[in-house]
This record gives sequence, structure tokens and C-alpha cells, in this order.
Amino acid sequence: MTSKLILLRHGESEWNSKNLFTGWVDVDLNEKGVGEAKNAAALLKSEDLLPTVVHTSLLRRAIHTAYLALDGCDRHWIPVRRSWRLNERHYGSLQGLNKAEIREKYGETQFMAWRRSYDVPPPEIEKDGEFSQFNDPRYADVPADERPLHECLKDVVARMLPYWESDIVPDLKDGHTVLVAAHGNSLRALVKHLDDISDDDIAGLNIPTGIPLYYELDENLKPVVKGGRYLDPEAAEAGQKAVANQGKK
Ligand SMILES: O=C(O)[C@@H](CO)OP(=O)(O)O
Repeated sequence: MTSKLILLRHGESEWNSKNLFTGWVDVDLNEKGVGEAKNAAALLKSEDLLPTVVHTSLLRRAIHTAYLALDGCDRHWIPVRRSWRLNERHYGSLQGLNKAEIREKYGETQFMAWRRSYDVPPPEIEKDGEFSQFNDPRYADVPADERPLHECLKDVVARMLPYWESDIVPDLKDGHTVLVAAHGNSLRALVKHLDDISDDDIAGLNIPTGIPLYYELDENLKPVVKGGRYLDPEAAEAGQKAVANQGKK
């Protein structure tokens, strides 16, 4: 028996369009992002891929996207589980800063190391800084020493995988069609795991906003088709290029 897993990065956010490092800052979708989330619903419906359970992060851009995508295919009523472990990568002291300005100031190599290297985290954020979430009540249950002040992708893999194993895998094994509505980098971490992508190669992988990525998984929860399948491959390719080029304008 195979399992059905749908990964959905949130639609474009207010800060995506302003080219700002976002991370754990809780910005909402912009108008385009709302449209993308509604379009994701149409894509799911057209393939009869109707989720029976949804997992989201604790950030409104993913929660809002999940709601719109489910509402649009009459699945607004399914069980929802949320975890900080699906949050975007914490971008440390870069949160709130402009990507093009950081690229200009530190140069392409450092900029790309912070954005896409597997194990170079950006500088830590001050706990009480303007864009810090250290004292946000939604993370009160996360032990203080596990609440990140910055993260590289390796750190995201380490905090996301326990949730994959403890909460998402059991739903897949129970026969659910699982929707995971999350973020560019938490989904890169999950795709790295699913497709067994090397630490070097993951640097080249970008996830577009708002386009469902469908994985059929075998009994060992390995993809039947490596890389899965975007429900709108053309739009996905254009979206991936746009993400890769962020900071260049
Ligand atoms: O700013 C961020 O939080 C992420 C996703 O939007 O950006 P990047 O693609 O540069 O990792």
C-alpha cells in the first residue's frame, strides 16, 4: 500500500514581496499569496487529492494558506495539528533585513552561505530584539534552551524530523492523505530527508510558494517517484527560479 503526502509552502507573504528575511516573524499572506492558496485548492480538487488531516507550523502565513486551501476543496473540517517544529528556519539577526542589501553589504558568497549552506547559521538574534520571538507566548512550551536564536538547515532537519516521526508518519501509516502546510526551509528539510539529498545538493533546491507538491510514498515511506510531482509543474519551475534569484534585485 502507498501513502499520500502533499507538501504546500505558504503563498507569497507581505515580506516575501518586500524581499525581507522573514524566518519566525509572523507576517501574513499578501493578496497574491491569498490567490495562490486558493489556487492550490483548485489544483488539489482537480486531482481529487483531498487531505484528511493537516499539519501546519505556528505561523499565520502557513495557517492561513492551509485554511484557504482546505476551505476551497471543502475540507475545512479535517483535524489540524500544529507544531513549532514545522516553522520556517529561524533567520537570527537577519530577520527583518532586506536580502538585496545584505547581499550588497556582505557579498554573494557570505549571503548564499547564510541562505543556502547546510551548516552555516546566520548570526544569533538578541533575545529581546525587535524581531525576536524568544518571549512569544506561543513558544512557552518549548524549553528555553531549545528555542532557537538562529538556525542553519541542519538545525531545522534536527528539530523537524522528530515531529515527522512522532506525528506525521503515524497519520500516513493510518492511511490518511496528509497535507503539510509549512515553509520554504522547513519543507526543504523534509524533502532532503524524503529524497535523501546530500548536504551539498540541497543548496540548489528551492520550493515555490503556493503550489502543492505531491509525494506517493511506498511502504517504507520512500518516494515512489523521486522529487515528487508539483501539481502545476510549469508554475513551480517559474516559482523556483524566482526564489533562487531573491536578493539579486
Ligand atoms: O526569508 C525567509 O524566511 C525565507 C523564506 O521566505 O527566505 P529564503 O528563501 O531566503 O531562505
